Amino acid sequence: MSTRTDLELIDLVKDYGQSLAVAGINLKIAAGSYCCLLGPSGCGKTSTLRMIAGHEEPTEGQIALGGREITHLSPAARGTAMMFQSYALFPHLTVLENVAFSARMKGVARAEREARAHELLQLVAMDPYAARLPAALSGGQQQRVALARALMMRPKVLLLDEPLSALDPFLRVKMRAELKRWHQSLGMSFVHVTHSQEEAMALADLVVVMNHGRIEQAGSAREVFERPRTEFVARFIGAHNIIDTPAGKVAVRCDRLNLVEPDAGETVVTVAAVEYQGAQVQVHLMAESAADAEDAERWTATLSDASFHAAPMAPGHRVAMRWWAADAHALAA
Ligand SMILES: Nc1ncnc2c1ncn2[C@@H]1O[C@H](COP(=O)(O)OP(=O)(O)OP(=O)(O)O)[C@@H](O)[C@H]1O
Repeated sequence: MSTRTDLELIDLVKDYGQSLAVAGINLKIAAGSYCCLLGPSGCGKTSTLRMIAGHEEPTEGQIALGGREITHLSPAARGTAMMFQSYALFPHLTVLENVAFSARMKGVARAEREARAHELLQLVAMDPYAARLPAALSGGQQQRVALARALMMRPKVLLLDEPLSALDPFLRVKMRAELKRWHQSLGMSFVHVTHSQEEAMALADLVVVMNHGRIEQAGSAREVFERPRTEFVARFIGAHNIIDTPAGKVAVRCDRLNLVEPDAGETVVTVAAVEYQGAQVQVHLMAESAADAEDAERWTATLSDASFHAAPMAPGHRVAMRWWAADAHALAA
């Protein structure tokens, strides 16, 4: 049910002239949710985020926050705050001054803005660094300060543009957990742009998969993973096989594909490669009928180590692929 602080995108279009970045999308993000806009480079996710932030004027359509239309309001007047990819901290201001900056611009008295800035720095465990300059902080620390700064004006929605992409893989996983914790403790909506399906799965209540300026599917991580609506979503989310059947294309999860000795009349595939990964084994398969191995259709069966070792397979083995009807999801054309 709609609540007063839902964020709504209505028939939103961004046409830059030479490219139609966002081709008319409709989306409702429930208050307090963690939404990830997910998709490949150029699919329109950053343009969407920038329109929500007020940094880009929509060509058509509307944006509403809490039932109030904000489409043409200035970035500071709409109840959103943006945390940029580069963090964009002012290099000549201390951590405390960076966090207090927007309140200073609004004319909030010094004592009041500094008290709030300290409070936010405590939230992100950066208060001991209040007097430092940004150059004397690590990437992860700068990100925490950028978050505190974005929260200064008490936004209803926090917008995050690829917030983890500048971090090394170890820090990325650590900061991912922090983002989730902050989201839970702040209770506001987060809209987070990413091209990493792993990041979206780990964080989002609502995963929005975009392609060519359109929404291919919006749902919980589990819905999107267990029931991809289109071939694009199944391939982008990964760990799925796309299989042509007489009834049309279906998606079958790699861990739900079973390999058996072929019976007469069954389609036979060939084991192309076997990758041992410890707890599981990836068995890569290709169509036996393929004339050219480069162009062959390929599938993968992810087997537990126990089931693989009970009946080991090697490249060149001929097997049949089977799956339970409930594990095959028809894909929209
Ligand atoms: N200012 C601009 N002027 C013209 N075209 C633009 C502009 N900004 C983006 N585009 C184009 O609009 C399309 C969508 O871009 P957008 O940045 O929204 O995608 P994205 O999904 O965020 O991609 P990335 O992950 O690479 O940032 C692309 O084709 C891009 O080239």
